[in-house]
Parts: sequence; structure tokens; C-alpha cells
Amino acid sequence: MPASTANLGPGFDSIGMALDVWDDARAEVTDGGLVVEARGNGAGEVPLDGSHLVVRSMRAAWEALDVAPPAGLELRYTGAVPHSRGMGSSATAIVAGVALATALAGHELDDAATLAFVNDVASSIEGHPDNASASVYGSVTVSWADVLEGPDAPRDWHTAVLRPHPDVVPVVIVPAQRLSTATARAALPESVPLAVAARNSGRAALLAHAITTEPSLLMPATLDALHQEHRRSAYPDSMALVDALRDAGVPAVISGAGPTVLALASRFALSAVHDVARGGEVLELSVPTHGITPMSR
Ligand SMILES: Nc1ncnc2c1ncn2[C@@H]1O[C@H](COP(=O)(O)OP(=O)(O)O)[C@@H](O)[C@H]1O
Ligand SMILES: N[C@@H](CCOP(=O)(O)O)C(=O)O
Repeated sequence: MPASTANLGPGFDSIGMALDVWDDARAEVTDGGLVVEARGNGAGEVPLDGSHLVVRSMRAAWEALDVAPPAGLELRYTGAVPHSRGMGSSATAIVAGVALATALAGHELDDAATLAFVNDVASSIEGHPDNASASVYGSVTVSWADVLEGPDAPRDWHTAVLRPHPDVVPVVIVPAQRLSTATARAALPESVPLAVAARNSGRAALLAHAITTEPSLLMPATLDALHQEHRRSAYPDSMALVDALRDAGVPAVISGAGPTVLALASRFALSAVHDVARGGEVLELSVPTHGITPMSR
């Protein structure tokens, strides 16, 4: 399962993009007991019992499938996605759990209906679909729920997959600082004025066009009105870097809930990104055209 970057500016809680950094998860049914092994990012930090996010996600998937959990389970997880940086580690882990449980229940992970199920369950567990859908499908994803209004959390998530323009190179600048998504979400207002929502809708629609067809429009297309400024005090250094990159003509945003910064650079602007971002961990990545990749043993 790949990492993901969410929002890309105005696509708050709807637009995501897969990033070429991969977690690896393997599971085996046993006669009894639970064994969890964690390697790489998260090792020594995540719990190794039934409260592990992947195990919880597997249980939720079996419940959604109306399948009894097996007597025993061995889970081996190797994490490459950094935690709490805004690169979707929790969604990657949730997608892994839902995909593993679905496969163990006998469903083929390259089947469109199975992927749609994994996408729906994983997005529901995460609470917003942008990261999970990108990890499930790869590429750029636009996700929506059947329910547009109402007090309950939306259910029945769906996703359209868009192919990014080949000139767009995602570059992430990953700070050492961590920020949990829950903390960053707590900084957001309950509601925004209609005019602000309308302006943001226009930018999000433009983003879908710019990232697939006309990357020269990425600068206006990545301007967000819903979340970044509200969270500025949670990641001041990252916002300063976003501002400096944009001043240098590079479309830059906060990746997910931060604090990682995402630059959607053209191949010609890569040196400008490296010049401005000097000091951080700068990774030039690609966008995988597939998400969950089942591996035979
Ligand atoms: N591979 C994993 N195994 C277990 N828990 C994980 C894994 N990846 C992420 N998590 C949990 O998710 C948390 C990070 O999620 P979150 O705050 O949403 O940040 P992000 O998804 O941007 O990395 C971690 O602190 C950990 O509790
Ligand atoms: N739309 C969410 C995205 C959170 O992404 P993450 O990678 O930080 O988990 C938000 O902005 O809260």
C-alpha cells in the first residue's frame, strides 16, 4: 500500500494522491493467538496487541463482511511511511488491514467490487476518504459520500480516479516535527461562510483540471480557503516554507494535516524547490498508477 498526500490545497477531505513510498503487510491465519510484528517506521511505538491499527481494521472488515474472525492470526508489517507527518500513514495501515482481511475471507483484491468495498470500509474507519482512496487506487483520487448533509458521519464512499499530468512531480519536504491529524483537525472551525465555501469549490474544481490537463494552472488551483490558515499556528515553519515556495513560483501546499509540505513542481522547477527548501528532508517522488498491490507468497 502506498503513502498518500491529501487535500492538495482546496480538496479538503476529498482529493488525494498516492506517493511512491510503500508499506508492506502480510497476514497468516493460525490455530490460535495473535502475533504482531512491526518493522521500519512505527516499530517500538505501535502496540503489538489487538489494539494495533491494522488488527482493528481487519476486525472491522470481517464485521462488515459478516465473517467470523479466525481463531488466530500472525501479522507482519514493515512501515516506510513516516507517522504523523501528513503522508497518510494511518490510512495506509487501515487500507492494509481491510485489504488483508478481505483477501483472507476469499475475495480477489484485483476485482473492482472488492476494491470498492475496501475503499468504502477503510474510508469509514479513517473518517475521511482522501488518503485511504489514494492508497487503495493509486493516482489522484476524488472521493465523495452518498450523503451530503445530516448529523451522522457519511457512509458509502465512492472514488473517481484521475491520471496526473506527466509533467507534475510531487516533492515532499518532511520535517522532523510530528503532528497528529486529530490535533490538526481540532484547530478547524465548525462552519465557514458561504462565500468562502463557494470560492474554495471553484479552486477544487480547477485543481482536478490543472493536475490532469493544464499544470500551468496549478498555482491558482492549489489555493485553499478551508484549512491551512486555521492550522498555521500548528505548523508555522511549514506554512513559512509554503509561502516561500509560492513566492518562488512553485505551487506548494501542506500535505494532508501537515506538517509535511508538498510541492507540485514541474520538471523545470525542481531546482527552485531544492533551493528554497534547503535544510529539510526533500524527497522527489512519483505517483504510482496503482494502489494496493497483492503479492503472492
Ligand atoms: N503501520 C501502523 N501500524 C500501527 N499504527 C499505525 C500505523 N501507521 C499509523 N499508525 C497510527 O496512526 C498514527 C498516525 O496517524 P495520523 O495522526 O493520522 O497521521 P498520518 O496519517 O498523517 O501519519 C500513529 O501515531 C499510529 O498510532
Ligand atoms: N483531509 C485530512 C487529511 C489528513 O491527512 P494526514 O496524512 O495528515 O492524515 C485533513 O486535512 O485533516
